Amino acid sequence: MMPTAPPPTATPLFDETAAVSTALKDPGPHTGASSNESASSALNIAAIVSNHTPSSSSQSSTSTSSPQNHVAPPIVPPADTPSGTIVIVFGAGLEQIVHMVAEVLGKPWTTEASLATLARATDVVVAGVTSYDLDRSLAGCDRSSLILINTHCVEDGSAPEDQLTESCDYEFLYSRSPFLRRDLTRFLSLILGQTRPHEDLRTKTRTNFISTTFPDVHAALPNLDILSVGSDAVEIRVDLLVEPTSDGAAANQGSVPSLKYVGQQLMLLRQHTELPIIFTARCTKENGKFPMDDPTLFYKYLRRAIQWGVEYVDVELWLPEEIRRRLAEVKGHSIIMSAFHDFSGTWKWTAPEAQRVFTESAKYGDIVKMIAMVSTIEENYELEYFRSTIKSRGPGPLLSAVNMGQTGQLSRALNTVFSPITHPLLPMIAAPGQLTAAEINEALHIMGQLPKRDLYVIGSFRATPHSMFMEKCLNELGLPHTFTSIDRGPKGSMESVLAQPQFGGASVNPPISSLTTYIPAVSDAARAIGLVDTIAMAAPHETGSARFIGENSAWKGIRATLTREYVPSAYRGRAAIILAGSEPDASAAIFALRSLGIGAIYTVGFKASGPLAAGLEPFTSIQSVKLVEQPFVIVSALPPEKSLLVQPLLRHYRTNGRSSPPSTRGKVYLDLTSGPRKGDPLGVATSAGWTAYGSEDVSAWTTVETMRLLVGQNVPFDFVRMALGRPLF
Ligand SMILES: O=C1C[C@@](O)(C(=O)O)C[C@@H](O)[C@@H]1O
Repeated sequence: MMPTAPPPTATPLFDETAAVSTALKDPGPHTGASSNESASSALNIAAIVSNHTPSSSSQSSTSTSSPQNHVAPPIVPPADTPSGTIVIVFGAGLEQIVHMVAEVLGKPWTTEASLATLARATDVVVAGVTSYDLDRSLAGCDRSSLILINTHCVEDGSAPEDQLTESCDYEFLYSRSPFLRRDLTRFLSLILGQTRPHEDLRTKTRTNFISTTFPDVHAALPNLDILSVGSDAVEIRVDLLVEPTSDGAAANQGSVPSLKYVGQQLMLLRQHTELPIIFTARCTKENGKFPMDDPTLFYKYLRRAIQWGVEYVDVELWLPEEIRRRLAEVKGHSIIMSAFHDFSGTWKWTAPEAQRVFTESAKYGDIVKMIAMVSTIEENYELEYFRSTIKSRGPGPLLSAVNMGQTGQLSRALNTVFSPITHPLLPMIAAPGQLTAAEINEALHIMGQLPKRDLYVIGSFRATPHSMFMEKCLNELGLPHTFTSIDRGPKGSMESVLAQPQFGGASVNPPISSLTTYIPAVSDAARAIGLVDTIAMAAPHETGSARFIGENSAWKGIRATLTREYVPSAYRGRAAIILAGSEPDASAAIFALRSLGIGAIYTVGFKASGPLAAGLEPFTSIQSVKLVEQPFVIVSALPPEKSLLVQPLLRHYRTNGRSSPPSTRGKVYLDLTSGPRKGDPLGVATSAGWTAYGSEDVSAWTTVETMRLLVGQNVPFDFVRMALGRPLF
């Protein structure tokens, strides 16, 4: 009998459990508030404060009620900020990178203090040291509390000295592009363990990765967004990269690309995708091009991939145990994917050898990948039986196992863990029998494993383009479902939609109260926020008998936006100001900020009374402004007709003002107002030096999350942003 695939369930953008726990935590004593310079007379707080009536903005429904009756679930303390000093090694004249690291981390920086002194300090700081001075600075120094990151600008075509890289823990390769800041944030978040993409992916019902086969990543860039629809990660096949010769003319086919070239290619790929990267150097015996005569070559490349902060590193099982063990010891926050391929055609899933391969792989692998060439359909059933024996072993690494060749394609549909996929726009398939995401979904549908569902976008007429976009994604993914856009009609109409036998989920905009009786279960986050914006199919173990669960995607969209150019801990203990016409308009932002461990939150324009109200401090007069020395974040969820009222605050707390020490300069402005607005808060924020984001960014991230919740598939942010009509940069 064919195993039954469970319905797709919620897959968060990041480690949701930790973030939700943090958001639900009681706010600690306020920090960052002290009396300071006099407030600007241009501030018109009174005008904002005077109106506490619920807004009509699209953030919330007028029928939404404050969730006073809700009790916040139990509190789990948030993860700690890394302690120690981050030492940034930089080249002559490139000190700017030290400042940027400090900004992204929200920490002060220095280039003066001796490393020996800093190593003893308790607070985290960023210390810049030139590569020339590194050896001298390290002399007599306790390395255990230092994280050494070599930075190297590759624009002049140069590569770092091997010895320098090896004396550091990590290495950040960069070029001064519009992507630099984002790429740096991603790198730092990963190596410091602040974002853990695998924590999300390991619990997802199905995961896919696209095996790119480009000789040069440049060729992939124009199509990367469309290529990665339906993928949870992107594999770079380092062995297939073809490095041009020094005269730039002919390519040196057949030889190993240099670390310099690989580093540049990886940097380019990472700048152009938000998806985690899988770094693979496949050997000649396993359908790759890396020579096998010197296993230390693999160590060198894979160790470097870890230093470059790659999320997943493919380590082949044939490599000597010493190499596999050493890689596992130095893997930091990278995940090791152990890989075994057999092309003989005689390998058997039923033989004791298969169990032995798994056991050996599990020694150092977080994921065990096993792949064999087969010639009969029965071998797919044997693989499914093998899979079930591994499941019955209990906790251990995840198994990703498929068969190669056309006969093996069935197993590619049935595998649920990191299924390798291809795409018609790739120059070639990476292995015989590879399928696309759409082909896998179509196969699952035909086998009765992915029944058609009716999905809805419920809201106002403005939701139509949204549902058209989602419909396009369904086509691209080969999913059988339909998306229909419907207006929220008179009372009782939602109930009848939900009662339809084929009802398979909905995106609800404006959101509805989490107390709504016809939604049988709600997530912790939706309950605390008081609003449901997505109705997803529930995993039975999560909700008992309930078929659906009310979720909130908006807070994840807000959090993803806030952490694109600042690591999560940059927000810890810092002050925030939120302006809104009503509490429901602000609650997702409050929750997102709390999930980041924000300090004091000052509110303007509303008074909170729901489960998130504890610790919020209303700005009641112009005097209040004097209380806040320097907010790290300002969020405006004001109704469009009042949107310009945030502008004086943005100007007052401009980032170059006397109240902003240069070492902690970075600040974020998030504008959640949608619809025709008054004034130009984003323009004002940008010219006053804020890192500013509009509601389009949040809504694109929210759409990513909605698609994951509704259909269990990943549609990358850049694709959503592009498809929803605005240029990305
Ligand atoms: O290990 C795998 C799986 C694969 O070999 C396949 O069979 O699809 C393709 C490779 O690129 C990848 O590294």
